[in-house]
Amino acid sequence: MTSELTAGEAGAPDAAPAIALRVEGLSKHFGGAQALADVALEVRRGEVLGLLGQNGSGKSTLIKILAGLHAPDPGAKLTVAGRPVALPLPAGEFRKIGIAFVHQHLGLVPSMTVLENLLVGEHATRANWKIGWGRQAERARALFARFGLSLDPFAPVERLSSVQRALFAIVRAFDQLEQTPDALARILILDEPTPFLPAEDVRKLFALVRGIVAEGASVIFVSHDIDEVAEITDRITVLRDGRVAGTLATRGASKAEIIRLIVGRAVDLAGMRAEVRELGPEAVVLSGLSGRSVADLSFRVRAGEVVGITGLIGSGYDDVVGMCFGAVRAKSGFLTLHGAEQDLSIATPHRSVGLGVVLIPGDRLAAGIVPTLSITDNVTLPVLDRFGSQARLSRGAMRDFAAARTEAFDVRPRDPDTLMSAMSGGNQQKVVLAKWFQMKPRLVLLDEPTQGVDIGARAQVFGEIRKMAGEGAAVICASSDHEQLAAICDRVIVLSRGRQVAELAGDAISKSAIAESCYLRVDDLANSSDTEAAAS
Ligand SMILES: Nc1ncnc2c1ncn2[C@@H]1O[C@H](COP(=O)(O)OP(=O)(O)OP(=O)(O)O)[C@@H](O)[C@H]1O
Repeated sequence: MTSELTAGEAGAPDAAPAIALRVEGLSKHFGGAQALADVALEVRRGEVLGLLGQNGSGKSTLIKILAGLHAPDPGAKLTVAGRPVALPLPAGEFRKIGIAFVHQHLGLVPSMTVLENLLVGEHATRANWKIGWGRQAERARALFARFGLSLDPFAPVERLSSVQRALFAIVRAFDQLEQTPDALARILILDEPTPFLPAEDVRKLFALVRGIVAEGASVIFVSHDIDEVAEITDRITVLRDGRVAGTLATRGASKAEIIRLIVGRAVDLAGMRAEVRELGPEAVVLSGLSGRSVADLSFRVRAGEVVGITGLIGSGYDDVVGMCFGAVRAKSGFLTLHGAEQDLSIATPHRSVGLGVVLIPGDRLAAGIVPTLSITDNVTLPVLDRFGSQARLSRGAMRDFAAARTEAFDVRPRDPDTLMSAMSGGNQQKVVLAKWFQMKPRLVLLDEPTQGVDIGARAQVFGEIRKMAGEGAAVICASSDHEQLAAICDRVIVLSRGRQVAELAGDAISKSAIAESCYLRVDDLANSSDTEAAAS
């Protein structure tokens, strides 16, 4: 490591030093808690560095220090392209240095257009702003075309699918780097912007990232997806409990080795596949669901069964659970749960909850967590009546209950008085799961349930999902994380262009079989049934 550090300083700044960014002695306390302890890492010019670590290991804290959102403890050193940069960074300084971010929540303003969002960074740095909208729209179109994105610059961001938003946010960050030509370096930090993107789009994104680093820029890629990290990064730095657990070259490192570095112990991935169980009677009948990109989808789910819904971006798989819950208006369709029929064109979340349906959305902020309240208040919110009347709630019992739930879901920190806003993203997601899984629902709708949840806790969440099914709930899980679907599902339904193109069950379910089925097209099915018809 020491010799690498010297190599970066050998070149004059103008000769494009080999080390784009280096931090040394970086520590950060929040009150008595140490989020980072003497962290040293470096990002080379023209490389993709993976930044990995369990929930709460300190990744976001490190990134927020680079964004000027947190001041580190005194004594930390930051060097960008060979030049020392004073810490803490003043607000907005990262732009001048040449760092651009895509955070977990993307930082887009949904009510504004794509073009307005693209220009927002430039608005912030220029005093007299006169926008030639026509010219800027042309520039935007050229930018999108370069990255293979078909986006209308004048479309409001709220009309984009969640995946389009993620891709747009990344392209916008690249653009910000290109729009600051006198910056010291060009460093793009991708902080889990695309959890579980379907393979097709991950490939596009990776091609884009590769193109950028080939031009001499650098990328820090934060992710919990080890396969993605193994594919896209050149080196990996792993944080554990706020310290650097190790840095290794990606090529030659095995998945097991990376996991061991992250978790501090081996995790048995092969053992994650769900065991085959006896299922209960038919619990759910979904018939003729249409709306958004979904066209006339029907399927049944038995009590105790976990059914996965997946497909590529735009296939409609991610619209299904929202419509089943009434959170997204369906054009038509009926959902019958244990004999009670709901017209999904007029369903509401309130009515669904009354029928025993819960929806756990991928976006934890939309999942009803209140950041300003504690773990206890968040976990007990849906079941407050168990702890007395509104006038006299038993705080002690609520706290004990929350403590047991946080233990079961390995939430860190364990203290149930911790405010949600002081927790890492992955730990917030564990609280969301702990909160909704206790409702004893009859139908559980999951939308990317382990988004942002680290590899160590995933197995626990999978276990909880199976346990709920074991208690008789029907579960529908929309996800593009094929490894997750293979681990928890009894059956996986694959959509293409809003229609079912494949159904895998039992032993036929595997990560690669699901991925392959996602490439089936409705037209392929039509052709094969034509062939079958001709043959018979
Ligand atoms: N504003 C804050 N106040 C108090 N503690 C905080 C604050 N922000 C982070 N922490 C604590 O610092 C530690 C590191 O959190 P951080 O968000 O950096 O983790 P992370 O590696 O990004 O996790 P995740 O993968 O879940 O996003 C955690 O223990 C967290 O509770």
